[in-house]
Formats: sequence, C-alpha cells, structure tokens
Amino acid sequence: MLTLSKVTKTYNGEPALDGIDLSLPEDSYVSLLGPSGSGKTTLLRVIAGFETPDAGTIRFGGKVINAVSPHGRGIGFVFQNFALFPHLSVEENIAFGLLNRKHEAVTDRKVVDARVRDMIALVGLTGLEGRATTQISGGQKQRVALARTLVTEPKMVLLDEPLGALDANLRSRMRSELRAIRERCGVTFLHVTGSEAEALAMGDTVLVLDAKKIAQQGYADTIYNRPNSPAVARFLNCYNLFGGRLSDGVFSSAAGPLPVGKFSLPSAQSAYAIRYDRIAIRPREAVAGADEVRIEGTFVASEYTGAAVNSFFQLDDGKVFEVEQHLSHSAPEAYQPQSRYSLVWKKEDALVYG
Ligand SMILES: Nc1ncnc2c1ncn2[C@@H]1O[C@H](COP(=O)(O)OP(=O)(O)OP(=O)(O)O)[C@@H](O)[C@H]1O
Repeated sequence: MLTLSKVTKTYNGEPALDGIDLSLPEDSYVSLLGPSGSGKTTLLRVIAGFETPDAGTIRFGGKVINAVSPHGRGIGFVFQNFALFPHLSVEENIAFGLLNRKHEAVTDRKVVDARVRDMIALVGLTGLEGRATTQISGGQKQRVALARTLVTEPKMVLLDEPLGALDANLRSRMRSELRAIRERCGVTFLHVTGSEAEALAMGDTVLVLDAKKIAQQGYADTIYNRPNSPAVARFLNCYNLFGGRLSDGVFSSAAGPLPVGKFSLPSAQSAYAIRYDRIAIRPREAVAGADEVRIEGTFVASEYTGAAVNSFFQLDDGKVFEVEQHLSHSAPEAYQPQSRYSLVWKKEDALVYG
C-alpha cells in the first residue's frame, strides 16, 4: 500500500535518508527500528508530508504523493508527547480532528458525535468522555491521541515512539492494546521505536534502519533468527559478536578458532554471531561434542530480568560475553565469581558473516 523508491533527504549537505526503498503491506503492524540518529523520524516525516524528499518517489495506494499536502494524504500521525489540547475534554480532543481538518471536515454534529462515540469505545475510553486531558493517566492520553487520529479514518497511521513517554509497566500493557486496536480497525500502523524488544514483540514486519538506509526488512522472527548483517545483529542486542576471518570452515577470532556449521551469510563485513539464549554454561573441564563449539570465560555477574537470567563472562581478550537462560527451562544456577566456565553452543546455531 505504501512504496518508497530511492528516497533521499539531506539536511545542510548531510544525508538523513540515503536511498530508501521499502514497501509496506495493507492491514499490518510494521515496526521501524533503528539506532538514534539513523533517520527514523525523518522517514516518518517524509511519508507524512511534513518534509519533502530531495529525490525519490513515494507511492500510496498506487498514486505518487510527493506533491500531496499532509492533510490530503489520508495518513495519520501520532506524536510521542501526544500533543493533546489541555483546555479540551477527552471527547472534544477526539472530535477536534474531524471538525477542523482542512480536507473534508465533518461539520454535521450528529455524525461527529457518532464517530467520536465509536472511537471512544474502540480505544477503551468509555466513561471518560467529559474528563479534561490533564485528569487522565499516561496510557489514557495515549489512547486519546490514537483515537483523535483514527477518527479521521486514515488508511495508515504513523506512530513516532508512541510508548516512549510511558513507564515500563504501562508500556508493555499498551503494546498489546495497540496491536488489538489496530486489528480491530484494519489500518496499517508504522510504529517507530528505538527498542528492539518492542519492535520484535509488536511488528508483523520489522524494518531496520541503519546509517540512513534500510538494513533489513522481514518478519520479526526472521530478523531475530537471521539478521542479515553484523550491524543488524549488533543492534538487536541479543547476539555475541566476534570479529575475525573465515577460512577453510574455521572462523579465526581473538577468542580462538571457532568451528563453523553449514550456515553462512554473505556480508561485506566478516563476523561470527551466537545468540545469548543458544549458549550452555558448563564446568570448566567439560569437553565439547563434535557438533559443538567451546570457549572459556570468567564469570562476572548475573542479572535477573523476570523471565530470564543473563550471565556475563569475561573472555581472555577482555570482551564481555553474555548468556541468557530462560527460567521456564530450568531453575537458575549460582556461578562462582571469578571462576572459569566452559561456554558451549551448537556449531549450527552460529551465524557466520563473510
Ligand atoms: N531539521 C533538521 N535539520 C538538520 N538536521 C536534521 C534535522 N532533523 C534531523 N536531522 C539529522 O538527520 C539525522 C537523522 O535524524 P532523525 O531524527 O531522523 O533520527 P532518529 O533515528 O529519529 O533519531 P532518534 O531515535 O534519536 O530520534 C540525524 O543526523 C539528525 O541530526
């Protein structure tokens, strides 16, 4: 439904977007993930029409929309800080967009009231219609912001870090709320986030932006299991990465030679990656099986994250190596600080780039 080809945007001679090609499906939840400064907000603003690209084409519903004003695009935008009107009630905030939009404003009060009522029910704000927006919680403000956009019946909604202003607890509850609301209204959501956990949890599709380009676009589980470059693997924050060189089925790294399985990915940069949750911690004297890779590390500390425990080991080259054990698989074990352990994984579980 939305296609960008070779879209470029430059600020003061510096590229903020450098040849973006992407294609978003109808009726789906898309997460846009990227490190700070990678161009996420710029990309959203270009799609919304708040910024004009220097080059490239934006097509929406089959039509080129480069020259169409933001109001005429049929694309909604939800801001991180919600941007609600403090002097208007919940209901008035939601009605505002319909009554005052430049394109096809709805002025029949009955139609406005009916649509606002439906929207209030859809986002779960029934009972709070008359409240001032200064008298509702952060999560409720988020719902008002969303309802105010959805009431105008956009074909697509852009959300710029929509959960960024909420505390951690509320953020995880609003993740499933947002997904459910989207499914009910059938509109494509493009959700910008700097959090890999949020992107993978929410998006049917994930777009990874790195250094002003699309580094990878795919299903969330494909990106998680098969990041297509060391940069994407690093950014996902769930892989240990080793630099080095691949030759004759062995990856030579600072941690020693690492045997390689059948799987390798072509990449300009060579690297060896093993996911945190694919590693077993065994006594130092443990011997690796024929299909396994074994290195040694010194235990530093463990950190509980609720469903998992993450343990940190220092390798001989000083690098920190992380292991994640899900508590549903086994009870947590206590490791001795400053003691040496074997860190073992299956050869086939490693991703080798080169
Ligand atoms: N109005 C502007 N004028 C000049 N440079 C800008 C402008 N807006 C963004 N940039 C630059 O463009 C690049 C991309 O910025 P952008 O805000 O899109 O990144 P982001 O991925 O959204 O970052 P963050 O996650 O920190 O919000 C950055 O180098 C930024 O400094």
